[in-house]
Amino acid sequence: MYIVTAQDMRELDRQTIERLGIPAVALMENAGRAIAEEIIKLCRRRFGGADTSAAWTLGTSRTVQDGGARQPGRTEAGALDRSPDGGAYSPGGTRGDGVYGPDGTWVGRVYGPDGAWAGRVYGPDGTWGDGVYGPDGAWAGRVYGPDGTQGTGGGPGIKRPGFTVSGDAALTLGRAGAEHWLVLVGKGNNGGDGIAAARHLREAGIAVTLVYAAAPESLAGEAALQRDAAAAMGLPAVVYGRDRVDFAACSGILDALLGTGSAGAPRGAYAELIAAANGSGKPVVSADIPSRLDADTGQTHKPCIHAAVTVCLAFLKRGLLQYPGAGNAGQVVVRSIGIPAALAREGGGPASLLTPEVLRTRLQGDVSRRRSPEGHKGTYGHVLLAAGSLSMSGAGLLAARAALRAGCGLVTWALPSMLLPYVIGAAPELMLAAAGGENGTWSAGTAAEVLRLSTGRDVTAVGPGLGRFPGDQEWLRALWEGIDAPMVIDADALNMLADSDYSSWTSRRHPVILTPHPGEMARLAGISTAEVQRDRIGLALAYAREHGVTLVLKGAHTVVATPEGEAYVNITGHPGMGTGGAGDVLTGIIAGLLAQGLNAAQAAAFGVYLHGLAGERAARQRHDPSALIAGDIIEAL
Ligand SMILES: NC(=O)C1=CN([C@@H]2O[C@H](COP(=O)(O)OP(=O)(O)OC[C@H]3O[C@@H](n4cnc5c(N)ncnc54)[C@H](O)[C@@H]3O)[C@@H](O)[C@H]2O)[C@@H](O)CC1
Ligand SMILES: Nc1ncnc2c1ncn2[C@@H]1O[C@H](COP(=O)(O)OP(=O)(O)O)[C@@H](O)[C@H]1O
Ligand SMILES: [K+]
Repeated sequence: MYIVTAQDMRELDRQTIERLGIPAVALMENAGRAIAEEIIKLCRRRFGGADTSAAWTLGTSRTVQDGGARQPGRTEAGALDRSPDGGAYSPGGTRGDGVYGPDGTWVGRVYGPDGAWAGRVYGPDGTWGDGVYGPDGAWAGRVYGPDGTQGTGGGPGIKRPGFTVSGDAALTLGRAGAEHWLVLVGKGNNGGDGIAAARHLREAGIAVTLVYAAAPESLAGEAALQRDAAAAMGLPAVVYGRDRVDFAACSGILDALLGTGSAGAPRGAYAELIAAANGSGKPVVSADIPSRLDADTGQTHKPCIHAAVTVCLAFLKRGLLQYPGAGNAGQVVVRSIGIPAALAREGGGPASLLTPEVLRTRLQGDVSRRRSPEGHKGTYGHVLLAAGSLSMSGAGLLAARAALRAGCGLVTWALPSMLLPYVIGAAPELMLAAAGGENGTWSAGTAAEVLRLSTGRDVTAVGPGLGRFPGDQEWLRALWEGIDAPMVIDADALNMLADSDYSSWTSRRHPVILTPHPGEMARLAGISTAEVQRDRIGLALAYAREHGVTLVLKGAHTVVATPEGEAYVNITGHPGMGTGGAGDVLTGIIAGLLAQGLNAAQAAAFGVYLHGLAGERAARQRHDPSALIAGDIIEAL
């Protein structure tokens, strides 16, 4: 899934209209329809799936919200988690609101082991069976009767008729009469999207009122066309400031005030409408982005809409992934509006959301972690790790163990000789090498020994728990210039880099991966941590390109940027991973993957993805993310 800036979006929009000849209003129509469909889905969820025209597909979306590893509102393809409330479960455990027959039409409601109605459920052959089938006819899970036992259905012989007629289920809502949505309309194209959505909602039987932020006459182009169509349909409309707007009487609000064309703090009526919507207590669905979120950086102007759902149009906007904006967006749904992804690829390829598919296709990495039947420890690479000191030996141990768990064949951990007796046996799988002072600290003179140890090793990782020491910049320079293999640089080794003019060092033949957290990134870039967080994707891209490194900017939604100007944003993981040593584990994972032959971008991206996934799994095992410690992540790899 591509991630774009507002400027990218304008260019893609232009190309679709000019090169493909698709009229702008067609894109707006598609946008309006997609937004209306998502509002209808939201209404169904509010009914608890009891809407009779529900048209949900089993197991198509995942909301990570159970097992402690809570990620507010994140959904993605692929069913993994079991929903905590009753209902019909797919094999992956997500809950569907309905049951589908083999031809894809909705058949009935199914309830979980907590009792209640277990519905009519048909097998692919049309007989009433004991399972639940998805629209593609594949079995999707077992069905339980009111007593909690597995149902066997009505047995064979009850055939459903072979002839069915179905309608536009995605734009139908059985209990539409209970809904009244206010559509807040700005005067740009975002407002036009909102009006188009309002027409579809009205068609679904949902009452809508358009609330114009500016005089309707000020709308232009496609938005004006939408205004006229809505008026011709007799959609009720009020103008904010002139007419009364009753937020208390509505059941939901569509925010179509400001999109990617807006700038600065919301002005006048816009600010008042945003504040009123936020204060209404009603669910807000945002068209494209929450109004006055910066689409590129994720910065929020005051006030900024707090959405329950954001229906992002065409491609994911950068700002929806970066905090604080990501916290305003609620559940983000990206809907296609007819702009071909090929156009985005042509433009050099913007950033991507890090998914298994992107890892496989865009990064062309083997994410199977498969072992060759004839493989041996030599097949999977050897990591040299220079890490740990008297007060931070654990950092080295965590990184070393994580590299092994990531699947590399061998790990040699170089550390100050004084510590050797204490770490012997801590992880019997490791090889240990003395490369430091008797007092448990590193010294400039150890560079020669690390260089010697690196010979024949597939990757060298430096930094976790290293500490600072006199001459450390020259120490790192010697490794940078002398190690003939990829390097991962983390923690204090990043601070050494930050204090050096490393662009003047001899350039390396092999790649370097830097893994800073925002504080370390601030030192590297010579700016404040707040500035780093202001536009993480933009900064990571610029830094990686300028310095010719692969950069892993850690923190919520870690960004991986390559020297070639690609960026990947990860959404696995959770705030429970903000715990000492979690970053050391990541360094070990990335080094372990590099050793197995992944290139720098693949190892960094797959490492970050796996690290987050393991963090989620570990939190589930602990039943509480806040109880997570770094070692748990290693065990969950
Ligand atoms: N491919 C695309 O780019 C498509 C974009 N569409 C929609 O169009 C939106 C972008 O439309 P526009 O470029 O017209 O821009 P917007 O609709 O985001 O806003 C521009 C309007 O808001 C006003 N404005 C800007 N900043 C303001 C502020 N701080 N306070 C108050 N008013 C402000 C401007 O004067 C202008 O009239 C997207 O977010 C999306 O919703 C869709 O129509 C479909 C196609
Ligand atoms: N809110 C969060 N969501 C997802 N991942 C997080 C979050 N907070 C921290 N992490 C991850 O945990 C790790 C912490 O690394 P770091 O700050 O270097 O810790 P340490 O130096 O103690 O090892 C990083 O990989 C980071 O991305
Ligand atoms: K909006």
